Amino acid sequence: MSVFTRITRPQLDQFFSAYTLGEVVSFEGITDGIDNTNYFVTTTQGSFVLTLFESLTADELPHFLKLLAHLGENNLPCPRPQSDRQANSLRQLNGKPAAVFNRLSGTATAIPSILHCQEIGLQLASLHRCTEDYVFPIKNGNDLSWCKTVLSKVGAHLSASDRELIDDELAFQSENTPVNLPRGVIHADLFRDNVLFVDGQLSGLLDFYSACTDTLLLDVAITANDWCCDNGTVNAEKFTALLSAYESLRPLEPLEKQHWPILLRAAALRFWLSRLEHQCYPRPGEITQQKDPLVFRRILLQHRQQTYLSSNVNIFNLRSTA
Ligand SMILES: Nc1ncnc2c1ncn2[C@@H]1O[C@H](COP(=O)(O)OP(=O)(O)O)[C@@H](O)[C@H]1O
Ligand SMILES: N[C@@H](CCOP(=O)(O)O)C(=O)O
Repeated sequence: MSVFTRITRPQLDQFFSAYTLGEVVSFEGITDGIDNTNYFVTTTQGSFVLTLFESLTADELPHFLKLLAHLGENNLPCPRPQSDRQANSLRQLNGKPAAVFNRLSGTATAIPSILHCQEIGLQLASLHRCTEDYVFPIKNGNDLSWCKTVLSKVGAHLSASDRELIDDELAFQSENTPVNLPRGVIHADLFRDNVLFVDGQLSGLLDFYSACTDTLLLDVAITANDWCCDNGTVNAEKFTALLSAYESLRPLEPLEKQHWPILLRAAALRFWLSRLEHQCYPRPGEITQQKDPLVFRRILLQHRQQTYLSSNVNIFNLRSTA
């Protein structure tokens, strides 16, 4: 986050007394993240993360907590929801739904190497594979119709040429909506700041609160756009590394390979728009983070023009084509 909701030590002591996780020793607000309020909490028994959910409702949250528990059972390094004495993993604190998770070790990497890209490609494929038969009844809230709504909100703040560019991309995406591509549980926001590493080894996948059921390839595109672009410039070698690693566990179908350039554009558009929305309508918070929308404008333009195809390696360097 950002700390949107402040908590006091007496509130925390009382909250933790409902668990068997020891007594609170110290706590501090976490500055990273964008949606929820998070605190690191150290107790006499270990290190935890307390999350106060700022927008997901108490109806929606059990689906996410159940998904995290499922991923943990399948050995994915995700935060595990902790249960209170009554076996509840979701409680209330300061009027907000709240949950406690084990604290994962590691730090996020700001500038991923080829090896980091391979690691994340493998983990994303593992995530998609271990949820193959998992029913997750959450729709993608950031779909094409959401993109149109955001454009109507931010349009007045944009230059005429940017509005035209987004309109044109929206028209292209509407005409090329993927059908019959494999679907399943997608993380939908597997950016560098949601992944932890210890000595080059991936140690944590965080922030599953955008997860939904959608096209698996969209998840690959969202992930690759963040990990494989250096400050908005496509790094073709990194794209190839991530995709090859992903395909070593879940080979893409011919139809997915055809749609790859389209979904890279869809993913870039989605995050350009959400960053514009956060820029135009910042949320109140004690510590807030602004992410640069122009990075995704640059990525989208490169995918539209495929400028990187002139390099020796191209990001469509797939093993076979349809
Ligand atoms: N279980 C965890 N273990 C370690 N760090 C965590 C954990 N959960 C959250 N964090 C830290 O908190 C930050 C924000 O968490 P995140 O879930 O991304 O928040 P938001 O939903 O607000 O975007 C992360 O970048 C990470 O530094
Ligand atoms: N990873 C995103 C931030 C999360 O996006 P949201 O719109 O789902 O809150 C970014 O870097 O823009």
